[in-house]
Amino acid sequence: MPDQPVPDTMVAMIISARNLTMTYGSGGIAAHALAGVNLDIEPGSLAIMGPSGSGKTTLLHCLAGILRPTGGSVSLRGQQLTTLSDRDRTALRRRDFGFVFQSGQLLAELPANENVALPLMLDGMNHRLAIARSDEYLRMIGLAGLEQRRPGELSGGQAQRVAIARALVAEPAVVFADEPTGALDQQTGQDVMDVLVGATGQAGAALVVVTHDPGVARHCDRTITMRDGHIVAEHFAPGGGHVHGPSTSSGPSVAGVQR
Ligand SMILES: Nc1ncnc2c1ncn2[C@@H]1O[C@H](COP(=O)(O)OP(=O)(O)OP(=O)(O)O)[C@@H](O)[C@H]1O
Repeated sequence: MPDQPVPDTMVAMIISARNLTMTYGSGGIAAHALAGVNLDIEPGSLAIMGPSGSGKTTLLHCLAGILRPTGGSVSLRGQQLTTLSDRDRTALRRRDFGFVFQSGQLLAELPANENVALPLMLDGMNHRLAIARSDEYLRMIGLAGLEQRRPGELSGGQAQRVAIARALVAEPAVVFADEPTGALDQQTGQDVMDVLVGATGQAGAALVVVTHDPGVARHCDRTITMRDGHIVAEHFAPGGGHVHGPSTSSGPSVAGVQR
């Protein structure tokens, strides 16, 4: 049940958060954004819902090592994130996590494939290989022919697909998405969620999505609801939702394209 301690022995657990607290400010202006959260992230997709100010983004940022919580612990496959130095946490984030935000995350002056290639090049891959791999991911995600377009020359939905390809290209363990469809119309948002859930599943990555939209949460295997810094409800999609096993190939094959 919500906020109850969960044994550390669960199979296939990727991230484990225990008694997570996050307080912004102090004294009379302290905001207790997280008030003791226990959560395990397993393969598959998780939606985090709840009213504005309930702590969704703070939870996502603590799970992803962007914020250091004021109390409790977060571990990735048994490795504590909360005690790592900022530098090591940044390295781990780059290696193990992908991110998709609402909008504005692509570099406007770079073509789509260079945007996708950035995480690979930051990791030391040479430009030619990184671009070849990025082109492959863009094709996989339905953007063949648009590799050279700059973000300003793409629709909102196409730009989000580029962001999804960039989040996945370095084969992360977890993709974190904060309101990934928030800037899109409903149909485009549904299409983007199909791609996001399908591509992360085929890549064998877990997906964590913060959303206000029940239509977005419906794409996920599991939904938790937050209120006042606590998890107050948990819901599993009927029939186990869209859980995908790890890919047996060396990469995902969305839209019929095999790596
Ligand atoms: N940098 C900050 N400094 C001070 N308080 C903050 C900060 N960030 C968030 N808060 C407070 O922490 C609480 C949780 O915020 P958070 O952004 O996690 O909520 P949320 O559920 O994601 O909200 P929304 O749906 O509006 O994005 C809120 O009371 C918010 O005002």
